[in-house]
Amino acid sequence: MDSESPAEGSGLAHLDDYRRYGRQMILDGFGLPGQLKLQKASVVVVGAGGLGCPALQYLAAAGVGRIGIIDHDVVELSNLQRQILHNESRLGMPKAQSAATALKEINSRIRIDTITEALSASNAVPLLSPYDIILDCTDNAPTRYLLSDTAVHLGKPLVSGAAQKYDGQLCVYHLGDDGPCYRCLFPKPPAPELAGSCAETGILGAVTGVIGNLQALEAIKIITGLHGETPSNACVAAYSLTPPCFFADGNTSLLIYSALSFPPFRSIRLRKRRPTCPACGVEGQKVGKIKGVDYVQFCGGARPDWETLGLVPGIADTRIRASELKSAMDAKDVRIIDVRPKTEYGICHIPSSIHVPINELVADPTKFVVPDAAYPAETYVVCRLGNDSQIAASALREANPSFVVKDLIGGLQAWSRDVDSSFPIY
Ligand SMILES: Nc1ncnc2c1ncn2[C@@H]1O[C@H](COP(=O)(O)OP(=O)(O)OP(=O)(O)O)[C@@H](O)[C@H]1O
Ligand SMILES: [Zn+2]
Repeated sequence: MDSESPAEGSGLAHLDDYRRYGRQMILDGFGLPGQLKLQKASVVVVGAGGLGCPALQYLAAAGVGRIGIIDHDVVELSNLQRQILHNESRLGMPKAQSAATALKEINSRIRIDTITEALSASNAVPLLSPYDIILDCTDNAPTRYLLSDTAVHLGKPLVSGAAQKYDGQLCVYHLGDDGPCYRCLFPKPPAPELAGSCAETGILGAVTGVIGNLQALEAIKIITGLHGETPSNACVAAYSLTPPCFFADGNTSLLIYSALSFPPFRSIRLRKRRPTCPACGVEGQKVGKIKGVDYVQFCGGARPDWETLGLVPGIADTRIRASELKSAMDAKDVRIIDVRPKTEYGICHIPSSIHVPINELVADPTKFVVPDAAYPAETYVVCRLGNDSQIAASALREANPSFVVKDLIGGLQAWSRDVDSSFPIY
């Protein structure tokens, strides 16, 4: 598609764009200025899953000039029921790349940045700072806090969505001078056992579609300045044009969607920014109090899928990720101690590992830290999920502080996910 701009600088970049975006440009309050704002705007979507796919689809179709997609995961068959930008031919492809491919087919004119790494405390600021608006389309509490804190730090609005089972939530955080942040609303994280993933709790695909679309809509409203508009009564009744997150006086609200309830949409009016909030409040002085927070620990730790996301600000040098352990094994001779019970070791194990059940190891760790020419210099402790191995590794260190020992983050489940997909998960 090729066409010249009719009026360079003052109009849309291409003549065809008038036809492409005409249906939205003729709306009252939108017009050419609205489309030009979209053309100049940049939005980053973190998570190209159930929420991210519909959000990305509408942002790209509407003509947002620059879109960033951040996701470290790859497309799986169980994603296709709701993650509508991916398809069967792209199974195994990084989600960010698959989503970018789909978006280019919708709109080849916009710039799309593809980031195939997990957002973590160490990369959040450089990855998010090029964009005007951040969309939280992720599914875990540590990333939600990290995104909120980074949005506050960078002074950007955060359009946050969540969906589980038949229900969803939508809220715009840190907007304007007094919009609250995620921490203002949720100073304490949910208990880890309540923060299940879609794989654990289930999700109806169309529910993520509702919330993801609304996230795109909120971003478009912020960019074009439509969020301050007072809806007419007819619009309020029809819901579709009612700003779900803002009342006419500008106060933020939390939209709750429950597909099986009547009415399915409810809004809860939110207070303004909390002065005592450690992130955005006056006393917190813009994330001052929570600098260097370990997001996984703050959210209760323990979930192996969180630990491997790399959300901790630099992991302790007493721990190792599955991919790093594989590199160490390839490069040199290492000792791997598997501390699971005998039956579990019998189900599957890393071939070169030795088996010492945790009880035996903890009962007398000195037996395993004796300098022995037969042992390689480095020892790694593994278990199923990465909890017992931490206990075992610290017992070994206590027995001999100069002993080099690390535990495998996320355990053998992480090994299966990140290194050897043929290793059974049970
Ligand atoms: N810290 C992070 N950085 C980048 N992407 C993230 C981060 N945390 C979560 N995500 C991504 O957010 C998306 C959430 O989407 P969703 O819950 O629909 O998918 P899922 O994790 O693939 O699903 P399931 O729970 O069924 O396995 C996932 O693609 C996940 O990889
Ligand atoms: Zn706050």
